[in-house]
Amino acid sequence: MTDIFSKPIAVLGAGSFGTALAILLARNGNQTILWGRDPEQVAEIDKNRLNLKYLPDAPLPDNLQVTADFEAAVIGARDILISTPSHAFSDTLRELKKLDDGERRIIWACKGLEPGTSEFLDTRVEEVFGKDRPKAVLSGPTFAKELAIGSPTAITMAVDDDKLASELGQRLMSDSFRVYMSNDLKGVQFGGAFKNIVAIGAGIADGLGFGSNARTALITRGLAEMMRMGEKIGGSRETFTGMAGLGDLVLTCTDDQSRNRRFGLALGRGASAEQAAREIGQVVEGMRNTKEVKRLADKEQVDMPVCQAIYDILYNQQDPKVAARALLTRAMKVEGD
Ligand SMILES: NC(=O)C1=CN([C@@H]2O[C@H](COP(=O)(O)OP(=O)(O)OC[C@H]3O[C@@H](n4cnc5c(N)ncnc54)[C@H](OP(=O)(O)O)[C@@H]3O)[C@@H](O)[C@H]2O)C=CC1
Ligand SMILES: O=C(CO)COP(=O)(O)O
Repeated sequence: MTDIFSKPIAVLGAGSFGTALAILLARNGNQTILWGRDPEQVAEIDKNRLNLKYLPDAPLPDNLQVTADFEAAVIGARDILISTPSHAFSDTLRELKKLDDGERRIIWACKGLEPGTSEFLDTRVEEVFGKDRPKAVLSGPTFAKELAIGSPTAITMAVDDDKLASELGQRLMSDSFRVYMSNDLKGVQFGGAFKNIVAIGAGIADGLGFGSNARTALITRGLAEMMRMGEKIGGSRETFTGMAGLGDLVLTCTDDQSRNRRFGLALGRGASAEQAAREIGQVVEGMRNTKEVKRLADKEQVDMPVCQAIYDILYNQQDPKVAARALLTRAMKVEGD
C-alpha cells in the first residue's frame, strides 16, 4: 500500500467545510495543512485550536497545521483540496498555477459553477493545468458540523485517475466516513450545484407555511429536473439517485442546518434576498447557482420550472406566492417527461 499519509495535503479555505475536511484528514493520520485568507482569523484559530467563527463545536487535532501563508501551505503538498466558495475557485487556481510543480493533484469540494459563464469547475482545472492533471471532486450529504464531530457520513468522490482514486480514498475513509467512487465528474458537480437551488425552494415553501406535501413534491420534481438537465450535460442517472444527487437534495431540503434552506425560509417569510443573505452570514451557493443553471437551461433548451421559479423570485423580484402559483398551474404533464 502507498504511504500516502506522509505526503502532505493542503486544504484551501478555512470556512466551515474546509475546516471540517481538514479535521477529518488530520484525524485519519494525513499530514494536513489548512489555509485561510485572513491572517487574524487564522491566528485566532491556531491560538484556540478551534474555528470559533465557522465551526465552534469541533476542536482541531494537534497534528493539523493552520496558516495564512498560501505559498507555505501549497509548496510541499502532494494534493490540494479547494474548499472556498465556487466564486473564488478560479482565483485560487490562478494562484496555484504560479507555484505549480507539474505534479500536484487538484481536488475540490465547492458546490457551484463558474459565475458568469456556467462553466463546470473541472473545465476550469483543465484550462489552467491541462487535461492530464489528475483531479477529483467531492460532493454529497455532508453538513460540516456533523462531519467534523465524527458522525457517520457518506460522500461521492468523482475522479479521473485510478491512482488518485485509490490514494484519496485511503486519505478520507474512516470508520465514520464512507466514500463512494464515481467517474462522473460532470454529474457529481451538477448534483451539488443544483441541490442548492431546490433547497432554497424547499425553504421558501416552508416559509410560506405550505407543509410537508409541498416540500416533498419539490424534492421529487427537483430530482426530475436534476436528471433532465444532468443527463443533457453528460451525467449519469446513477449519480443523481446517489449521494451527490438525491442524498444531498433530501439533506438540504429538510434540515435547517442548510444555509440555502434557511435563506429560502427567510424569503418565504417576507425578507428580501439581501436581508436573507445578511441574516445567514455564510456562503449561500444557490443564489449564484440559480443564475448559472438558468443560463445553462436557456442554452441547452431544457425545461427547468423549479429553477425558473427561484430565478424569478431572486432576479425578477417576483413575489414567492406568485411564483409558487405559476409552478402549480402549469399544464398537466406526464410524470416521466
Ligand atoms: N458547510 C457545509 O456543510 C458544506 C459546504 N460545502 C461547500 O464548500 C464550499 C465552501 O463552503 P463553506 O466552507 O461552507 O463556506 P463558509 O461560508 O462557511 O466559509 C467560506 C470560507 O471561504 C473563505 N473565502 C471567501 N472568499 C474567498 C476567497 N476569495 N479566497 C479564499 N477564501 C475565501 C471565507 O473567508 P472569510 O471568512 O475571510 O470571508 C471563509 O473562510 C461551498 O462551495 C459549499 O457549497 C460542501 C459541503 C458541505
Ligand atoms: O452542501 C451542504 C451539505 O451537503 C451544505 O448545504 P448548505 O450550503 O445549504 O448549508
